[in-house]
Amino acid sequence: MILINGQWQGGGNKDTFQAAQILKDHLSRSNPVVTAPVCTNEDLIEKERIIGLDELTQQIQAALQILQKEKPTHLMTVGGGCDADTASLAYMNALYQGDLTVIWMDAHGDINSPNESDSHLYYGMPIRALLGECPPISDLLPLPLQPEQLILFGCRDLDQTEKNYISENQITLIPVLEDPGELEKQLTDLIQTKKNRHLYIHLDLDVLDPHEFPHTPLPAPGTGFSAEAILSALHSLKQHNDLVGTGVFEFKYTGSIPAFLKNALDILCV
Ligand SMILES: NC(=[NH2+])NCCC[C@H](N)C(=O)O
Repeated sequence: MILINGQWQGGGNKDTFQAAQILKDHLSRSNPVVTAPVCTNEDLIEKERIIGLDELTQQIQAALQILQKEKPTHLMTVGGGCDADTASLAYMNALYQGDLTVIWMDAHGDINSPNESDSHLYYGMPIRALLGECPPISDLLPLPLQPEQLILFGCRDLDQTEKNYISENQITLIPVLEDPGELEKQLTDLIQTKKNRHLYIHLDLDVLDPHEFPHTPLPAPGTGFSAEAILSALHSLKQHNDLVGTGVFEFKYTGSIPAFLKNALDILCV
């Protein structure tokens, strides 16, 4: 199943909402798609240290209801901001009863709690919500992830609070690597140590190098992965694992859909 989820409130601007509409048009030419309802009201109010909490809560509940009704065993979520698969990932984790490794490809950590976040924007918190530590959003989710299920991939712009949390909880992190052979080896070894039978890949487009792929609302400083390295990693991950869930987030439309993104969507369509 393909779920289009234009949730944008996490980043506080509608770039990613517009991108979801564009990607929906592109994908729905050759695939059936289901669209999650998204509020368009721009007056976002901060509650419990989360901007737009009311809208986010409504949308996450609505997306969960769709998934619990449709019961997909394989799911691609297309955002939207990088928090647009909160419901999807929680649903998949419950469906596979925690027997799921999650590779979170992102230049940012997305692992702040509401108290730690400087921005109070939910796009910096979705992993923490999935780990069960971002009330009241985590209270909506069926089964929390465990830190051991996670592989953070390509993070290069971490807040100090995120660095602390990652090291205290011994969360696995793969840095930006130049050598494709080394990358593939690290991924294979890490997935093996996790011992889970199913794989979920979350792709935030800002993991790419911003010189090569600037089409994202919050490009991170420093060198990111090349498009070639990401495509080859996605190919190999799909070939060697039971890939049940995927997601693509943080696209900013600047007049066309880049070839990289079309290719990534083809591979990640499970
Ligand atoms: N995937 C993203 N674009 N994440 C942005 C997070 C930025 C920052 N760390 C925050 O907590 O607000």
